[in-house]
This record gives sequence, C-alpha cells and structure tokens, in this order.
Amino acid sequence: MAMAYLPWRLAQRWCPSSLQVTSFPAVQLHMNRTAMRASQKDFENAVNQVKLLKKDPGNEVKLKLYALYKQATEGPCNMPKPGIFDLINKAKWDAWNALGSLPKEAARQNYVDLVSSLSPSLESSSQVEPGTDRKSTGFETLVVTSEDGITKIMFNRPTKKNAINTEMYHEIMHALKAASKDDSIITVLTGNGDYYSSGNDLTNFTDIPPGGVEEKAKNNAVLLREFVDCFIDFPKPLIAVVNGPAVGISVTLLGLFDAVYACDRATFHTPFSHLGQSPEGCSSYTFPKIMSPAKATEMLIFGKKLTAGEACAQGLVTEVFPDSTFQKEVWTRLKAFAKLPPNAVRISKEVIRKREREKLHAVNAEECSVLQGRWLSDECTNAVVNFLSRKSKL
Ligand SMILES: CCCCCCCCCCC/C=C/C(=O)SCCNC(=O)CCNC(=O)[C@H](O)C(C)(C)COP(=O)(O)OP(=O)(O)OC[C@H]1O[C@@H](n2cnc3c(N)ncnc32)[C@H](O)[C@@H]1OP(=O)(O)O
Repeated sequence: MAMAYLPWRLAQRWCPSSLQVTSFPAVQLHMNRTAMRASQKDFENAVNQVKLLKKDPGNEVKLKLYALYKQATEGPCNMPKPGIFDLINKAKWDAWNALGSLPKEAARQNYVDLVSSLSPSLESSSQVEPGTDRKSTGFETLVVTSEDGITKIMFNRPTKKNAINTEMYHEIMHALKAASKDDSIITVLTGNGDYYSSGNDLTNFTDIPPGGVEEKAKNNAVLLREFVDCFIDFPKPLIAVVNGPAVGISVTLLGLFDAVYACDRATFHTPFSHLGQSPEGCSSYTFPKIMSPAKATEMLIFGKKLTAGEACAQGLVTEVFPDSTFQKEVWTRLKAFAKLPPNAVRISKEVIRKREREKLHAVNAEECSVLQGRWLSDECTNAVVNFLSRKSKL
C-alpha cells in the first residue's frame, strides 16, 4: 500500500542494482511480440536504458521491473517472505513471487518489452514526442494514444461516420490486446467527428470472395465472434465516451463496457430487423438484464432509437453531459479514475466479470451463428442493397 506513494528517489534506493522492474501475473505481462526473443544484449541495454529514464514511471511499473529483473537473472522467487510490516520488501517479494515459474527467457523479453514501452528510443513501433502523449502509429482506422494512465482508442473514419469496416474490426482487436498489456489503468473508446460510430460498414457485404457468400458469411461470423470475445475478456475497466450518435454493433457492445458516458447529442439505435439482421455483441443477454426484457425488445426487435437521456434512464448509459462541456467534464473524471491503485481496479473488474464470462461467450457464439444465417437471407441482402443504392437510410 504505502509503496504506491513512495517518491521516485526513495523508491530507487530499495530497488537492487539501480532500477529493475517488471511484470505481474504472467497473464498481464506476457509477451507483446511472441515471435521475438530478447537477447542477453537487448536485456542489458534495457537495464541501462532504465537508468536514463527522465520521468518517474511510477511505483507500479518499478515493481514490475524489479520482479522481471529478478526473474530474468535469478529465476523464480527464492527469498523468504518478508514480514507484513516490512511493507516495501513485501511488495517487492509479492511482485516477484507473482511471476511463478515464468521462464527466465520470457521474463527477459517482458522486461525488454516493458522498458521499450517506457522509452521511445528502444521501440520503433511507438512514437513518443517529448511533452506529448504516446501515440500509436500503424493504424489506418484508429488513433490510439496512451497518457495519464488512460489508453484511448478513437475510431477515425469521421467522413464515414466511423462505420466499422473489416480493417477497423482487426485494428480494434489489435488495439485492445495491446491495451490489455500496457501500463494504463483504464481504456477508453470514443469516436472522431460528429458520430461515435454508425456500426458495421455496410460495404463489408459487397466484397464476395471466390468461395461465394456462404464462405464470406462463415468467415465473418468467425471474425465477429473473435471481435466480441475481445470485449468480453478485456481485463481492465473499459469506458465508452459516446461523443455522438451510435448505431448497431457500436451500441450493442456498450452492454459489455464498465461505464458509458454520453453527450446529450448522442442517440442509440439498433435497427437490426430493418436490416434483416439479429442482435449481436451479447446484447440479446445484456440488454434485457440492463433495461428489462420489454425495453430491450423495443430497441433490439423494433429498432426504437433512444436519446441519451432515455438510454441513461434505462441503465445503458452511466451519465449524460451537455455537449458543450462533455469532453472537459468526462476527461477530468477519467483522469481521476486512472489514479486509483491499479491492482485493486483490475482485481475488482475480474471479480465482477468472472461470474458472467462463460455465459457471455456462449451467448456470443450463438448470436454469431444466427447472424451467419441472417446474412444470407433476402431480407438482409435487400436492406444492404437499398442502403448502398441510397434508397434507404436509417
Ligand atoms: C456476407 C456477410 C458479411 C458480413 C460482415 C459483417 C461483419 C460483422 C457484422 C456485425 C453486425 C453489425 C451490425 C450493425 O452494426 S447494424 C448497423 C449498420 N449501420 C447502418 O445501417 C447505418 C447506415 N448509415 C446510415 O443510415 C446513415 O449513413 C447515417 C444515419 C448513419 C448517417 O446519415 P447522414 O445523412 O448524416 O450521413 P451520410 O449517410 O451521408 O454518411 C456519410 C458517409 O458515410 C457513409 N456511411 C455512414 N454509415 C455507414 C455504414 N454503416 N456503412 C457504410 N457507409 C456508411 C455514407 O455512405 C456516406 O458515405 P459517402 O459520403 O461516400 O456517400
């Protein structure tokens, strides 16, 4: 406990051989780049790099570095457990012991990965400009940034109302997997421009592979299931900052978020029947639980569009803010959340989610299987053709 608030200089003193750190449970820390193996030289460079860090990475990270260093150099924790009043050494022992039997090679790699994420010069795929937040590169459809303990994943196809094309599905999965392993405390999804997201990009239906529509529908059912699984299994608090209207899958997924903040301009619309489709994102299970079966029916079957205020009254939205102050108010709040003790936050999320995880996976599998059939129906085909030929809009 006291550890978490130790000043940087003081913390350095109790870290053996300058500053070594690392990971927590193997789940959290495991390799970013599984195919790669850090050499002894990479590891030594990373150890030296840590000494050059200009900014205090925080005690949580330092503990991780300590544990990974010990694991990489000495193997599994071999020290007697310190007494409960020896707070600092106990925290270090806990961090090291939590790595269990993680192989030295994996610990070395995790150490190098962690240092890379703190130090721009070691990581070619992440760009850190002095004085600004860390901004990911390599995404075509998203802007991903990490700052103040918050990883922000922003849909970035504003001219298409942030419709989710196949590339974006893949990039969101990639960004979520990276966020689950980075040092942020919470992860936020939001949209660039006037929409949060207009849901599935309807042009996803037009590119038919040589195997025909059946094969396309099958592949997309697999993709969708994998995509929704990433939300079910996400280990940190996931927060939606709904900056404007939301449609389809961008609405249904909200039932898997831990908090949803919306501006008063936002609307929530799931016109599945109009599109000849059926609910996904586990909404056939989460929505009736959140808002009562009858209210869920109005949305998911009859396509009733809710205002932000209505969605809040029905429990889908946590709180609504005036558009004029939305960003300022919400981000102030999120920054305060991100200062909470990381382990407590993560553990609480796990306690809440674990009761439902198995059920959610089963619901997801079933919804995707039903949708696979729907995508091959005339009702769905006609709706998509109508939209693409501009005969209909929501
Ligand atoms: C064989 C099987 C393949 C299946 C692949 C599926 C993979 C997983 C599927 C998961 C299931 C998900 C379901 C859903 O999300 S259902 C909801 C789908 N969304 C919609 O139906 C919304 C359609 N869009 C609209 O009705 C309007 O665009 C909207 C009301 C959102 C905004 O209207 P407005 O007049 O303000 O703006 P424009 O229409 O001019 O839009 C600007 C440009 O953006 C394009 N746009 C917007 N939304 C979409 C979209 N969802 N898909 C594709 N394109 C979209 C629009 O066409 C405009 O483009 P242009 O400027 O180029 O004309």
